[in-house]
Amino acid sequence: MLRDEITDATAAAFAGSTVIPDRYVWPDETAGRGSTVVGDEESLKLIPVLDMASLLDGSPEEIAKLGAACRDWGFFQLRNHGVDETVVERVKDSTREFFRLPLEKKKAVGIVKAEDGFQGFGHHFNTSTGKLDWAESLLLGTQPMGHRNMDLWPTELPTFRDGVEKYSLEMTKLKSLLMASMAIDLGIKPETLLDTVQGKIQNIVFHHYPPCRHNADKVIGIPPHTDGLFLTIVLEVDATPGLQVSNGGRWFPVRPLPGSLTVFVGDILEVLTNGRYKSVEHRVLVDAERDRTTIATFQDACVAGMVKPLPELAEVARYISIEKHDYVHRQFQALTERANIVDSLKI
Ligand SMILES: O=C(O)CCC(=O)C(=O)O
Ligand SMILES: [Fe+2]
Repeated sequence: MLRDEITDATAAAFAGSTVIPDRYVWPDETAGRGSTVVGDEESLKLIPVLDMASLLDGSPEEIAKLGAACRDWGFFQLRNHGVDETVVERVKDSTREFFRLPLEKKKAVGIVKAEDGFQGFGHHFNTSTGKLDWAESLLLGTQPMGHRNMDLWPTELPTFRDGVEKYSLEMTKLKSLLMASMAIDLGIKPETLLDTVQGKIQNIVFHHYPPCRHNADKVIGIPPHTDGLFLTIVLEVDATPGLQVSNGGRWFPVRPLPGSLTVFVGDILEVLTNGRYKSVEHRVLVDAERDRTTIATFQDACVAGMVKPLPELAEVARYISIEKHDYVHRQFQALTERANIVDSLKI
């Protein structure tokens, strides 16, 4: 079982029991507690923040900043993102409403196995440690149409479906605009990069990390991981901190920046760019007092059915070429074993 259901006992623990069930208590090592956490002030000074309006203007300084963020961090915060504010507010409202539903209503759209993994409401991936994340999530395939399982799109809430549909289209647009700027930085034709995502899958995952009043330092929202697809764009529904990114062996707390989005380089983007861009390890800690709710949009990509460096960027290929199908298989394996898939592809 790669994903667990949210049970009544889980819901009771999330709701504030003083005793944390053992499956939610993570060893320090797998939770990444062994590494230094950088202070808020230093983190704020160093974490890259980009301006979408300047990228769209073609500002060479901003494009250089984007390149540096993708190379040195594999991550950035994005302000002036240009996504329709009404669409953002509506998808945030729908997400809050969904997680407020009684458990049995959420379980009506519970996890089901899909051709390429899982969709629906439940826990994150369950790894070989057997431990569970302190979070409930709803994973929906959103693009292309054939990837959707409409049985899992809640009908309980009148605006949910329309809100997610519109947000999904906005994310498709924004991803393409970001890729056009990345292509300039990489010195390749925009179409070369855009072709890799054409018709590929987009998933949207809604996460809710309940507060953990008594033992927030024993549980984990999401353990250290890199994102397995091409690019991830995260919208924070509230201003609760918790996200940390790894750089130089230290954890940098990412302060929520109202009105911004957070962008992660995924493993496939690292491979496609032949290692110029780096996928970033990150984790989510749980707050003792406040809920954290986020909406993560994942974009998939491949090069003519393969995960491999783009020929334009591979004078000397630093990663093996692998069929997309085999990549997905390896990725499940890596997730289960908590191994790093990108390392296993390096030549
Ligand atoms: O909720 C967040 O801030 C990050 C989510 C995330 O890392 C993921 O879904 O892979
Ligand atoms: Fe992630």
